[in-house]
Amino acid sequence: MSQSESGKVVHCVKDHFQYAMFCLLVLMCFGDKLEEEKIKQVEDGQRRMLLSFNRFSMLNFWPSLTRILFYKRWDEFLQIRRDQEKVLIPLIRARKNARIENLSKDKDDKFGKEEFIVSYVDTLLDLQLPHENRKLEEGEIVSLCSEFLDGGTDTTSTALQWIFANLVKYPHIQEKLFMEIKDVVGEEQEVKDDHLHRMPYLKAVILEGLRRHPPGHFVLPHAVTQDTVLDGFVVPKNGTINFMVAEMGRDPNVWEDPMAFNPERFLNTEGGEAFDVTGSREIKMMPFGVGRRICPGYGLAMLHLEYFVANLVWNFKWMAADGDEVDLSEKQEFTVVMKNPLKAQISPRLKPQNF
Ligand code: HEM
Repeated sequence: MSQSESGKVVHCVKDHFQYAMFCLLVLMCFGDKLEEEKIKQVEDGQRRMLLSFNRFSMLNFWPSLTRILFYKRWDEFLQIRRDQEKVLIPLIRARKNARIENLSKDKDDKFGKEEFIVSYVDTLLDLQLPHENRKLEEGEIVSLCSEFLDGGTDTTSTALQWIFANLVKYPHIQEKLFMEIKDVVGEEQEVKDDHLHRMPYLKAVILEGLRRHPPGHFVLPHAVTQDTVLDGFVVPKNGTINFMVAEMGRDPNVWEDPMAFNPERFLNTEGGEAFDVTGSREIKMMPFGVGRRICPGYGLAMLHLEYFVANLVWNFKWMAADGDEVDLSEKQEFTVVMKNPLKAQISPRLKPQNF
């Protein structure tokens, strides 16, 4: 938080968005509301691993050789992994015990029994690997939880920040969105899941955010399964390929005035089928990838984006800081983020006594 020239409070929202997404994913992963201290420990382990991601990636290249040539880097990697396990394994075991306890409670005792919400770890504990006829080991569960937390935090919080940057830069879009929410939600303070399905403009704003500012400008590396000719070039079997996600969404042959932020382009005025972000009919953009390796979290990500954008616009008015132009320049971090993070004046829209 800081103050603008006129003394108004200005919020730099980047870290708040990131922390909110992380806490939500930790809750979904382990099923319990953890103490802030514990969440910080989980976050610290994830950050340390992510920050060294590029330095550690090369250890995959030829492990028997890199183990000798880069032994210090291996030691560092193994230490971070051990620290991560030290934090995550007790949470996984606690979940195992909680499930046993819940099962042993009298099934007919409806009043004594607390509602047990299935978490990501629960699904992993139940999983039976069909080809190997075994359950997952603890180390494998740690890796999958780690992937879940990393895959969903920076991607969604970055998308959220880009969308709000545009809502601040273009107040008429924010106002139109607010009016749509008002029509659907009426007097309620919270926009709920079932409201979201009746908000086509909200969906259009989010799709436009993902088209214009995809959090990843490339997908994960893929490999061709056989020698393949692409545009006259031969890619040999197992050769790595990737896709220029950002360029696709900004292609002037596909999109009219592609650099403009114009959610209307996603509004289905002729009553045809809604835009398909998974690319199963045609591929005009692919912020989540497409096909067999499409992001497994895309449905969840769309839900989180719709829920957060709708509630944050319904409850607060977002304005540019005095004399501050929202700058849409980009910078590559784990995702492609705002080079100058969004700063906004945020004021409550609805007075509590209205509810
Ligand atoms: C706006 C948010 C998100 C965006 C833009 C996004 C984008 C992507 C992309 C482009 C890929 C690579 C696809 C490919 O290689 O073809 C990917 C993979 C992945 N995503 Fe997401 N993602 C988002 C949110 C999430 C969430 C919420 C989760 C889970 C909680 C998640 C988990 C994963 C995982 C585990 C992979 C790796 C899948 C694999 O190895 O095949 N993502 N995501």
